[in-house]
Amino acid sequence: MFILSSPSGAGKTTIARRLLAEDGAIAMSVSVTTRPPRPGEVDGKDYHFVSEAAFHQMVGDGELLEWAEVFGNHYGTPKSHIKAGLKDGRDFLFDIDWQGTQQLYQRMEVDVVRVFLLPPSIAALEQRLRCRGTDSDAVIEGRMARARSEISHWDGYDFVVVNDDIDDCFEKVRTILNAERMRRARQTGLVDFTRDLMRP
Ligand SMILES: Nc1nc2c(ncn2[C@@H]2O[C@H](COP(=O)(O)OP(=O)(O)O)[C@@H](O)[C@H]2O)c(=O)[nH]1
Ligand SMILES: Nc1ncnc2c1ncn2[C@@H]1O[C@H](COP(=O)(O)OP(=O)(O)O)[C@@H](O)[C@H]1O
Repeated sequence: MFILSSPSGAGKTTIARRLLAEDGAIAMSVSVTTRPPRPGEVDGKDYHFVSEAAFHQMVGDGELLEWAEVFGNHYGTPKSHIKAGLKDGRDFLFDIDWQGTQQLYQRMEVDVVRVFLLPPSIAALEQRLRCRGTDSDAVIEGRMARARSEISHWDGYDFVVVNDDIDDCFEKVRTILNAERMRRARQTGLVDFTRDLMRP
């Protein structure tokens, strides 16, 4: 479970899309949210867009692995798809906030890798939110006001990467993913493989 978090606008979505395009072995964990879709967002691909009532029903039925309120909307990770995939040895990419990261880490500690992206400066963060062109001035002000408190959670992550140059940031994130895959504990089949190698 490979988690990417950052203050809004620091580049999670951009890095996540590129990782999914270039690494065939990782799949996106598609969250449910009560936030309305942005132009260009596709239901079932970017998020599952649901009503408040449907969201609370999922919470009540224990269908979410974690959930949190962010910017006045609810977000959560549906459990069934992820559990089945993990069982088959698949990797999942999560674009979730620090609250969800804490919950996933408490539940499945050794299966989780936590990466936090930072903007090179506060001015760059605001400029990126404005350039993205998806939010009103009021929404951008809200996201900027929250950015400082989100940044304060940097120390709850295993890795911190500053997203200054996008290509450089992407390579660093990809390096983390590949290195974590090589951890002995994550490589299934090593016992048999080494036994074969050592056979006289
Ligand atoms: N805990 C939790 N956070 C989520 C989930 N899905 C998205 N988020 C976070 O909610 C925040 C707002 O996401 P979004 O509205 O897409 O705006 P963004 O910040 O521009 O990506 C981001 O910090 C996401 O990482 C989820 O399933 N659980
Ligand atoms: N390293 C970068 N340099 C310049 N612009 C960037 C960089 N990374 C992302 N962006 C742009 O900043 C905006 C916010 O990025 P996005 O990936 O949507 O952030 P998040 O998902 O963290 O809210 C987008 O318009 C994106 O193209």
